[in-house]
This record gives sequence, structure tokens and C-alpha cells, in this order.
Amino acid sequence: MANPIHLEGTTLEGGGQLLRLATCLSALTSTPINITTIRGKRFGGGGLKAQHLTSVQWLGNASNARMSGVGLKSKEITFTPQSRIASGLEWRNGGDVHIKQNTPGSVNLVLQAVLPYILFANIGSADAKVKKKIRVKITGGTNVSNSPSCDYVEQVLAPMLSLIGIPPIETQIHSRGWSQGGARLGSVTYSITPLTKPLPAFQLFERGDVKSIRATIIAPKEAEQRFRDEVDVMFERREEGMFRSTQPDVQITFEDSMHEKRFYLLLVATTTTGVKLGRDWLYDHVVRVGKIDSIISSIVKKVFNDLIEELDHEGCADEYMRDQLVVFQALAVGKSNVYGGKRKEVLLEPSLHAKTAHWVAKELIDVHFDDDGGCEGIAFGADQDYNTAESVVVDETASVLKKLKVDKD
Ligand SMILES: Nc1ncnc2c1ncn2[C@@H]1O[C@H](COP(=O)(O)OP(=O)(O)OP(=O)(O)O)[C@@H](O)[C@H]1O
Repeated sequence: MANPIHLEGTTLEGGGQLLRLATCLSALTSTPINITTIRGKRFGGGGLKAQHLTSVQWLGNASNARMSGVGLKSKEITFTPQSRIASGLEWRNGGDVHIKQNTPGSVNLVLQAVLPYILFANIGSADAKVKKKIRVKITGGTNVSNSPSCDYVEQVLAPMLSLIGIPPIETQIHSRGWSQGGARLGSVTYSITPLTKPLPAFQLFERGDVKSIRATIIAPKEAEQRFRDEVDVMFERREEGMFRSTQPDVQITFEDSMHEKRFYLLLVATTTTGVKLGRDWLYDHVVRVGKIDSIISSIVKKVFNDLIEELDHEGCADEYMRDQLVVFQALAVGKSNVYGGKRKEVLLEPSLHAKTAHWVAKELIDVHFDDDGGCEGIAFGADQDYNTAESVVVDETASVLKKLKVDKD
């Protein structure tokens, strides 16, 4: 068995994303890893929180990994997968997976760790010829600060993944779980169709013009009218900056947050090329009685400003999407490009999260991201295993295989 690849957990962003991506790529490629000073740049000393532990254990189980040091608050783990996908997993061929957390750790950060694995792990196995949905139910927080909300996943992540060639992912929110207004558990089911063949390279070059914008407000019922009015006014005021060459098309939805301290706003712009850019804020400052109007104003102002900044750079992915696309670029067949946009004629730097994801991918699977947002992927799945499955796949796949083989040669 090869020596594990060592990853120092304080590198760049030095948070949980490094661990999630590393364990996911490790499980997929059966590469042993050792991570030290886990989440070493995080306040409170770092280590594994429940959300990270859940993801690592699930991936370890799925890839039959030998694990040491895997426990709450642990700062060092060694993760040694024994097979790409363990045999005998009930969900492997379509079915239900339930990933339970007892705290409102972000369900979507757990999803971030397991989604690429679920999508890619079965490519090349004889089972992969049948497209069957896997319903992944995750319990925890659906709306948690500093992580993608379920609304963002449904309205931005899933459509963007569809745009790059991933089969559509459906979202069913059973109940909301919050980090604000007192911790509360919720759950969501994502219906995921695993890839049956390698993911072709994708190109996100053309942002296009903004076609429509959707505002999702979740707040106490008594704040509905005030919130809607504030959003209306802001759309009127900022219309020109958002819809430059198209007729404004705006949709506003409201949901009762059922709690006086839970305020959330998400804005999602859809462009003429199908790109989605989103910005949101789950209000995380102190909520004082009598101050609701100013809270709503500050949420609306901030989220509109953030979205307009995203629109101004003309890139094809918002700041968060950019780091979440890294794993797909790294695993695709050929060179995928994600144009990140420009500010004052200068290419926009990837966020520290994105740079961290680039670094992890480089360390584990030796891919390189250039300054233009391009990366030659490793053609995950287009290998020996996949070729041996050729005889059982349908004609269309066989022709793709031949092409892949020519490209590779
Ligand atoms: N508002 C948001 N919308 C969409 N995605 C977000 C949002 N905020 C953060 N993210 C994404 O969530 C991930 C957060 O990674 P990070 O390492 O900070 O997470 P973490 O596990 O909570 O770690 P830590 O507790 O160590 O900060 C990144 O992929 C980031 O792009």
C-alpha cells in the first residue's frame, strides 16, 4: 500500500472544505491520505465538527476505508480506502440513503462531500448501465450561515450542474433546519442520478444577459409586507444595473420562517445562456424587538449589492459556485473552463476557498488550474475498469468510449 498523501489542514482557507474535497477524491481514486491540523485556521481550535465527521464516516463506509483518528474534535486523520465503491451497499444500484446528524450541521456541506462521490463512483462498473435514482435524505440544518442553503442548492447549484452535463438533481425539503433563532433540525431529500459514463469537459465562457431574477424571502409572517415592499423598491431602484438589455422579469416568493429571529433572502439571476448567479444572507446579527424594519433594510441592501457585484464582473459563476465546480472540472474528460469574470479589466481572482480546492485537487490527482479558470481533468472513469464494462453498455456509450479512447491516445 502506497504511503498516504499528507495534507496540512491550515493550508490557504484552512477550513472544512479542504477535508471534504480531500476525502471525496481519496474515496473515488482509492488514494490514502493523512490530514493534519484539521480546520486549523478556524476559531476555537479546529478539529472535526459533527458535520465533517458525518461526511468522513459516510465516505469511509462507502469506500471501505481504514480510518484512524476519526472522531469529534479530531485534528488528524488517516483515511485509506480499500475499494472505489464497497460491494453490498444497498443504495448502489438506486435506492435510499439516509445520512443523519443530531445537530443542525449544514446538510449541504455534507452534500458537498458526498455528491461527487455518488455521481462518479459507479462509472465503469457493470451496474452503471442502468440509470437509477438514488434518493439521499440528509438530516441537519437546511439554512445555516456560511454554507449553501437548500434554496441555493435548488436554485443555483443543481441548475448549474445540469448546465455542465450532470443529470438533473431534484430537491425535496421536508422541514427546515436552522442555525439561527435557536438550533433546529430539518431534513431534505436530493434525488441524484449517478453518471453512467465519464463527464465530458464543459465550457462556461458566455455569461449572457440577465433574463430574470427571483427573490426568495423567508421571514416571520408579520414581516412579509415590509420585506416585499423593500424588495420591490430595491428592484425599481437597481433595475438598470441588473437588466441591461432585457425587459425586467422579477419573481418574489415568501415563506413564513415561523420564528421571530429567522430572516433570509436569496436573489438568483438567470441569464440568457442559462447561467445562474446567486447571493443570499441568513441574518446572523442580534435581532432586537422594534428594529425589524432596519434589519430588513440591511438584508435587502446587502444582498442586492452582492448580487450586483456578481453581475458586474460578467463571469459565469458566482463566488461560491466557482469553488464548488472545481471537483467537476478536475474529474471531467478534457479541459473544462469556467470564466470567473473581470473587474477593472483584470481577471477576478478565485476566492480562497476556490484556491484551496485547486490545491487539494493538485495534491491528490495532479490537476492544474490556470489563471483563466481552465483545468484539464483526469477523465475519471475512462480507465481500465470502464473499458472492461464496455461489452455490457449500450451502443451510444460504446461509441463515446471509442471516442474517449482516441482522445486519450
Ligand atoms: N452563502 C453561501 N451560498 C452558497 N455557498 C456558500 C455560501 N457560504 C459558503 N458557501 C460554500 O460553503 C463552503 C464552506 O466551506 P468551509 O470550509 O468554510 O466550510 P465549513 O465546513 O463550515 O468549515 P469551517 O467550519 O471550517 O469554516 C464553500 O464551498 C463555500 O463556497
